[in-house]
Amino acid sequence: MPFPDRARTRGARGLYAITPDVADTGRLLALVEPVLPSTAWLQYRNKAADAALRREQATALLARCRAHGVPLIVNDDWRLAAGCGADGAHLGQDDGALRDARAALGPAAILGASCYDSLALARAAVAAGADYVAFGAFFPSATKAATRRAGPGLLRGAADLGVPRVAIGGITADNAPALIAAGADLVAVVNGVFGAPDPGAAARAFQRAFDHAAARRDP
Ligand SMILES: Cc1ncc(COP(=O)(O)OP(=O)(O)O)c(N)n1
Ligand SMILES: Cc1nc(C(=O)O)sc1CCOP(=O)(O)O
Ligand SMILES: [Mg+2]
Repeated sequence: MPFPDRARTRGARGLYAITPDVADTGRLLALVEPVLPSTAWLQYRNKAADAALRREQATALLARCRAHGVPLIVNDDWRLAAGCGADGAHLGQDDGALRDARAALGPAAILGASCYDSLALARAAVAAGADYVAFGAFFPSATKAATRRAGPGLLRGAADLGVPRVAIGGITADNAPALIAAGADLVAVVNGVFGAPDPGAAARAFQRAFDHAAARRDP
């Protein structure tokens, strides 16, 4: 298994926008476009599409992400990530082994792991080659009825893992500052961005939350 080259994730910070389930690819691209200037990463997540539509949408998003220099991470399916040339994959507990994804995608791919409310899962994920660890859900989510609840102490406890810590679940620009203060390097968001009347403005509000936190840290 190639050892992960974590150069691309070192210092990663900001919004990690995740796409909503949208069947029309043109509409999906129109939703995502205004968000791209203000997001650190984009995740393609569609739990309703069939394999052909997911391939079409991942490929179309990748072209827009490349134009903005934003890494595209594919949810659930490292084979799709490999097939369309995306920058990485995000795997939950039922989405296959990180080691298999790393072997297929190579050392430069960005591999993320869902760790829910568990520091032990996070340690195991890093040992298996994850480039970032995600904890959640921090708040009730309109997107997914998450059964496990994470608290800010988990973000503090993961400080020594040496990889970016991602927070997910019901995050808005209003509740993000507390998570950033607790150590979240990225906040992963579906509804707080794409459910907003103006997704571009919502993405900018997240960016401001990170800017304010940095200004408080290094005045
Ligand atoms: C950044 C990030 N964190 C967590 C998840 C959730 O992954 P998973 O538990 O596999 O659930 P689904 O997203 O597949 O419903 C994620 N996608 N992204
Ligand atoms: C996909 C997902 N995973 C979660 C976890 O806790 O692992 S919460 C979640 C939904 C995130 O969407 P929203 O920003 O709309 O709440
Ligand atoms: Mg999954």
